[in-house]
Amino acid sequence: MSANGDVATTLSEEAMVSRARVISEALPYMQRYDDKTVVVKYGGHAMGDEALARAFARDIVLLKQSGMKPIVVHGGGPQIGAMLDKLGIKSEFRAGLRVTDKATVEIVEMVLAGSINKNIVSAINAEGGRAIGLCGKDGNLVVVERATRTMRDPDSNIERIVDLGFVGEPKTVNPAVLDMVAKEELIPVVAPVAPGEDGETYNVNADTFAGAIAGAMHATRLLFLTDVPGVLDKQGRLIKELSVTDARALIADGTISGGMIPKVETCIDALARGVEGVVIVNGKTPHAVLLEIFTETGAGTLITP
Ligand SMILES: Nc1ncnc2c1ncn2[C@@H]1O[C@H](COP(=O)(O)OP(=O)(O)O)[C@@H](O)[C@H]1O
Ligand SMILES: CC(=O)N[C@@H](CCC(=O)OP(=O)(O)O)C(=O)O
Repeated sequence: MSANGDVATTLSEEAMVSRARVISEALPYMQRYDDKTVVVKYGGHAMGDEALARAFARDIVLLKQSGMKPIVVHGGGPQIGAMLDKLGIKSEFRAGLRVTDKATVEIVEMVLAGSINKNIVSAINAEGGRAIGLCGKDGNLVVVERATRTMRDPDSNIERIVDLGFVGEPKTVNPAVLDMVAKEELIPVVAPVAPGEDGETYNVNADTFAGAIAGAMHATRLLFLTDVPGVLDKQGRLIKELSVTDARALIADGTISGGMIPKVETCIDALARGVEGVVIVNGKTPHAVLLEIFTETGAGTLITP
């Protein structure tokens, strides 16, 4: 064999050993999370191209195959916005939540519980998993109450109650539905649309929805997949670890704003309910879920009690 051939063989062996090492390094994490519930919140901004969606679906199937109980809760804010635009329906956010009238909630349900939910289910099934699409209405999985928020009027500086319309806040979660799904070895994919006790349909912020499910299911991990590397400081640098106290201060001084507010508030709430690890990561990084679950360093922002 030529000298070149020898080098190629050696390199190939090295590459194989390195590959085996990576696979082997996953063992402690497989053991740590065996039979544990991991809730993955898949944000609308993290739903990129087809290749990224396939990588996400593959990661979820791998978690399931490794003995974990993954629960996917998805959003779809940008996709709802695009559909409302197409239909000429104006949409406005207050305190990070979409003001939702009767016409809007119909579109929200169609986009979230319809197309997005079924696309994720299909993607997981295409990778060899068995996913089932649900929303809060199925088996009364999540029942909500009308959300209320107060905001300071910038002109008068007076706090006012904001009417958000059909926006819900989880009131009860029925773990029996998800337990049954897990018993059948199915992967639940849940859309944040839910009934109120008044029988109306409500639009729920997907982060809040994921947090309620993670709390009720005593999840070990809650991952938020979004379109930024994690929580960023005022200079736009990634904050790798953030305590609850610091997170509150960053919300108060405006460093954390918009859609990051419900995300961080949900993290704080989930920690208080006993969820062990809460992380915000960039879903635009292929295989972000695997990197977070199966490596020590992970990526993104870890929120600590
Ligand atoms: N301090 C911050 N660090 C990171 N992102 C922030 C911060 N403050 C506000 N944001 C905004 O929050 C967005 C993520 O929330 P959101 O748009 O609701 O995403 P998703 O659709 O993934 O739930 C980011 O794209 C960013 O624009
Ligand atoms: C009340 C409220 O704001 N609901 C959200 C639900 C979707 C969502 O939260 O999607 P992301 O996770 O992609 O942001 C909305 O209408 O946009």
